[in-house]
Amino acid sequence: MLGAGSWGTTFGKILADGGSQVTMWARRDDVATQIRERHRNSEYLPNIALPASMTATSDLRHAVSGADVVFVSVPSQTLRPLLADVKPHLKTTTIVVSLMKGVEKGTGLRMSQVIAEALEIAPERIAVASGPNLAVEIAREQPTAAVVSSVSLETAQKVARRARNGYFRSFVNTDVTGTEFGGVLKNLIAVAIGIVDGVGYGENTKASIITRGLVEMTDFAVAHGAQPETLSGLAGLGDLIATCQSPLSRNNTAGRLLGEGYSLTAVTKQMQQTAEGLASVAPVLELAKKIGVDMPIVEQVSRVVAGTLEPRDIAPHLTTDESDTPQGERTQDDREDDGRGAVRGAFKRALDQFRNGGRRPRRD
Ligand SMILES: NC(=O)C1=CN([C@@H]2O[C@H](COP(=O)(O)OP(=O)(O)OC[C@H]3O[C@@H](n4cnc5c(N)ncnc54)[C@H](O)[C@@H]3O)[C@@H](O)[C@H]2O)C=CC1
Ligand SMILES: O=C(CO)COP(=O)(O)O
Repeated sequence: MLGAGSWGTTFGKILADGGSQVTMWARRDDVATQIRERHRNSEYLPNIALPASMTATSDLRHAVSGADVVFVSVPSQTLRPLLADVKPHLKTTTIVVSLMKGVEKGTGLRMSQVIAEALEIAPERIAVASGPNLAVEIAREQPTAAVVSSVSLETAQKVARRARNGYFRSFVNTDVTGTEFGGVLKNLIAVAIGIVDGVGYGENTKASIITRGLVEMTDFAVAHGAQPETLSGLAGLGDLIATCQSPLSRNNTAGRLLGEGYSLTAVTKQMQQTAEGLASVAPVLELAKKIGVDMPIVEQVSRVVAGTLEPRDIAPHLTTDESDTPQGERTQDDREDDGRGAVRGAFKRALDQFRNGGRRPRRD
């Protein structure tokens, strides 16, 4: 496991509790030593006892060489340089799994794409895992589910078999784009929810933003080739609910601080852990512009982050018609395709099934 922060350590526990031999890689030697010798990571997971079978090192080569599966959980913007150091030590058959929920600034690439590019490995050796997975709750062994996705169903199943135990269930799918974008985009909606919380607006405002946020997420992901069902599954709606309603969410927390009037610089200083949404907002908007998808909520978040929109103006703007003609409550896909989006979706699903040897992938 590369990355011994809050999610990396928790996922390491999931795997170890599922019977795998887990070696954590931590950047800092003191963190590795604490995990190895005291079975604790007190900075990220206070009061959590880690499995005795779990070991740790700060030596990247030792962590990676010989591993059948390498899981990665570091801040998205640090992935590429880390992989450059990993590459020489990887076996030719190793599967690499992204647990991250960001896109790369500058390229707009999803984490699985960065992995494919930086390690020069085939997509069949790459998987991603995503879902409503607030680390601290899972570390306390509260029951949770997730989705493991790979273009190869066999790879997804191999990983999902390892990532399961009495409190964690992994489903599988082959929609990597939808699974990854679900995780990236819900972070941005969670920042919006945090902002309206910070301002002091109530449940109606938040429910409106969550619902319309899901439409934005679905339009964006489907325009990039995702299946709409993925966005209404664990990696989309499921994670959206968890992140938007939990004070444990760092994206939600960052948004709340912005809503309370702190500047981005002050918020970044206060955050002890990674809030991916803050870094993803610009590349997501660039991708949206390129593909012609409207994302009014994400747009507003970006303006609050940039300090060009008062936080209290976010919700009225989002919930009020800008044009004279009231819009129908439907997705952009419907508007553009006049119903043909559904046909395209059915065709894509049939193609997917064909690719899976006639089997319909098990879905969450
Ligand atoms: N914490 C959570 O509940 C969940 C987090 N995630 C995702 O997991 C990813 C990692 O997040 P967390 O573990 O929560 O963050 P974190 O802030 O708790 O930990 C990040 C880890 O990455 C390490 N790191 C920082 N910069 C690095 C660099 N340049 N090179 C190598 N390692 C570096 C840190 O030392 C730390 O161990 C993010 O993409 C996040 O969206 C996904 C699901 C749940
Ligand atoms: O992805 C997460 C829950 O599924 C964690 O959300 P935060 O990164 O906002 O804490």
